[in-house]
Amino acid sequence: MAEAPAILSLSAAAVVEDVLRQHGCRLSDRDLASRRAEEAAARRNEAAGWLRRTVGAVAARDLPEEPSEEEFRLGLRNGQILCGALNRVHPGAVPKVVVNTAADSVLQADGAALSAFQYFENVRNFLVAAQEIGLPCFEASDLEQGGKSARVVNCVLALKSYGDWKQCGGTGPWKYGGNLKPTASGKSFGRKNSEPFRRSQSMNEGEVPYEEAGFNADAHLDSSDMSTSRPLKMLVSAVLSDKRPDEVPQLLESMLSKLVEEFENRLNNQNELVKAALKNGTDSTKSFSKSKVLVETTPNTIGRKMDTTDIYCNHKQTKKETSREVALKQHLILQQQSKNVEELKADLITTKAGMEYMQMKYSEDINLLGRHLFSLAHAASGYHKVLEENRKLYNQVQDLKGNIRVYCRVRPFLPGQGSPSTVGSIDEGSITIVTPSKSGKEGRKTFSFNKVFGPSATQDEVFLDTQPLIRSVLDGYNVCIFAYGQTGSGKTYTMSGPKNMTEQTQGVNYRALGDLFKLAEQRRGAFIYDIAVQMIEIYNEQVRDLLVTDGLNKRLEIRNNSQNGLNVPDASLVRVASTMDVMELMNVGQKNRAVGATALNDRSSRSHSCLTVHVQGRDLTSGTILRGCMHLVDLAGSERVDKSEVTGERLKEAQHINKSLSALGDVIASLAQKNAHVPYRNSKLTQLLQDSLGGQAKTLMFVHISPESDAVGETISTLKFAERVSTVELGAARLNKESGEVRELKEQIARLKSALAVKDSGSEQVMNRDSEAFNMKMPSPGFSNKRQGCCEQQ
Ligand SMILES: Nc1ncnc2c1ncn2[C@@H]1O[C@H](COP(=O)(O)OP(=O)(O)OP(=O)(O)O)[C@@H](O)[C@H]1O
Repeated sequence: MAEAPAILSLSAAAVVEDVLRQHGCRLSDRDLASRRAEEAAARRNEAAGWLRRTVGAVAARDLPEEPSEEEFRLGLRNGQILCGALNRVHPGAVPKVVVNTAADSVLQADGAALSAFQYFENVRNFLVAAQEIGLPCFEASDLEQGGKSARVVNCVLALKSYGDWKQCGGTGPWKYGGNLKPTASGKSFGRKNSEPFRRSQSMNEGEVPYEEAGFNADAHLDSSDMSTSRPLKMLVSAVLSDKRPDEVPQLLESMLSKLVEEFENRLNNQNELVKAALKNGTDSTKSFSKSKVLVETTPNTIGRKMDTTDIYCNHKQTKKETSREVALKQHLILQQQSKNVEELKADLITTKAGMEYMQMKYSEDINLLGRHLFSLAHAASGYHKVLEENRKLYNQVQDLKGNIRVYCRVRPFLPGQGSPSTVGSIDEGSITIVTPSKSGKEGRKTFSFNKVFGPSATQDEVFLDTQPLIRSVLDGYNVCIFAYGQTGSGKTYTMSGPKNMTEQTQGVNYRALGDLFKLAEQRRGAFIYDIAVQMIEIYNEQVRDLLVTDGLNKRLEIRNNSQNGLNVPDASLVRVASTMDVMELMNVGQKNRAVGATALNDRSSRSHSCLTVHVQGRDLTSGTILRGCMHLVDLAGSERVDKSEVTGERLKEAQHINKSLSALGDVIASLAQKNAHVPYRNSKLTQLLQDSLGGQAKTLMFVHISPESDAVGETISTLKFAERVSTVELGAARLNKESGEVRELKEQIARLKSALAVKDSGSEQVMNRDSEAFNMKMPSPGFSNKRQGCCEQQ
């Protein structure tokens, strides 16, 4: 598009020259005009000669051999010769020719008007047919006076050329001046009347080329100047040089209107060419190529033709190149997109395969995990069965060791106290007391217990036998631990510890609770435990709550078989989560406890205190609820009334104490002897502990004695009480009797342990959750020793 102005500029000069030629405006070379006239006459004669030869005389008239321009025009005016010649060359081209049989009315002034329509009919039909063939046309008015006969000559000569081409066989496209023969559709590529005739390539040998022939001899100048066309200004100057000043405006006006008309025509032609070329696609491209060949092979072709062809060529070429570029780009984009699509497809396939592999692996893993879980569940189920079995066996062993166990502990001499001691000798299960006789001869009395702890026994050693029973509490069994003995014999020391307590001197209470929480924590994966405590005091056969904080120490009722399983339902029940919690509560209880000074011990308790720990455990696997409780009882002093030198209220207290201790002895003795009737209701103490005495409950009694010789009477009486409730003799007899069962149980334990070891290998993780299970696989020395001790006792 940027080139358009240049093209138009070149065309403008050429068009001016054309117009000057067509309108007879002479250039400065006047000789040129006469030469042109000669050349035009020669061409006219040629046309007339060919018409004469082709058509002959028409209406008894014939064209002169060398007609003047006027004669030529008048001879062809009625169109009969033209139509006849055309029909000869191309039969049927003009189907209907109006024949004027009369004398040439053209020459008659009066008849001219009458025949004009007929002339027009013929001429028009000729022009239509000629245009269809592709001949250069002229205007009907060119046959009138003042018309351009040269254009008629051109048309006739073109018809002649066409006729020659047909005579030669009509092979190949007929063309003249770069124009193709019209297509079947009748569309013409020929120029309109403004297009000067160009010599056909099929021009006969010897014929004078059109350009050289004369009429447009100045076209040579045109063609040679096409690329270096003279400036428009020079042309105009040349035209106007010999004109008078008064003629110039009119001449210029005429020239300009002609120029405008010419430009319009050429633009129209060019538009038609472009449109046709676009519509005909391949054909037009071929046509273009041929046209180009023609141009190349006819270097003398008129410049304007080259102009048009080149413009068309450039335009087409540019368009073609642009199209090619666009097509190339589109092709590249398409290729890239195809490549991307292929890559995406490949990625998709890879991803799909990856997903399928992942799915397969996932499925395999799930199956594997499922199988593993199944085996773990199976192992866990077996493990729980084993645990259950173990629990039963464990407590059976505790039973065999005796549900009632009595231990004797000898307090060391206190600071300021001197020997001799009443304790003659101590071995593991017996103590011998030296008793003075009236005759001065020493007597010795031996008492047997489950174990005897001498003055040097540590708190840890004393607790050792108690420890296994803590596990029984968590397994749902009840346990009672008593501290029995005369005032000042060390009951509180054993149960709680000294005033200034250290970790080593902690008593049974703290150690038992410490173990309880530790075991509960170890079983967290299998059980959930709720632990709560009550602290009760029995003073003068009255039950009081030691955990009250409001100072109202009201009397409480003991109700066995209460709904919530508590024998003293109205007493404070405080939930605890650690040993520390319990210690704080015990301090509260200790402060609330009734303490009275006596001659024997300034800390002497005149009441029984009972710390009860309630344990409720839920088996997470089976949902089973296990309930157990542990009573830690610090009994009041057991000394005889007459020795305590008390009277009045103190005497009353002592009597209640003795009565309740006696009732406790009766109950334990009844249980030990497996009597049908157990007198629980004889005291508040035995009523309170009813659920934890007898049956599968375990009872531990620590009997304390003082070593001082002046307390030997109390010591003997205490030991006699203790021996009465001791089941050692009875237990030993029963153990002997049941030795066969014990052996069988031992074998069962061994079998279970080996079975458990096998399951352990498949369920290591589950087993490791519970350190008890670990203990079962690798029995602790304590447990092992106990079992061995038990067997040894057999
Ligand atoms: N095994 C022991 N080792 C060292 N000191 C002890 C031992 N047993 C008791 N004692 C000390 O003996 C004194 C009396 O002990 P404790 O108060 O425990 O007797 P008790 O029987 O509880 O008396 P009460 O019946 O009056 O409460 C305390 O000072 C205590 O520290």
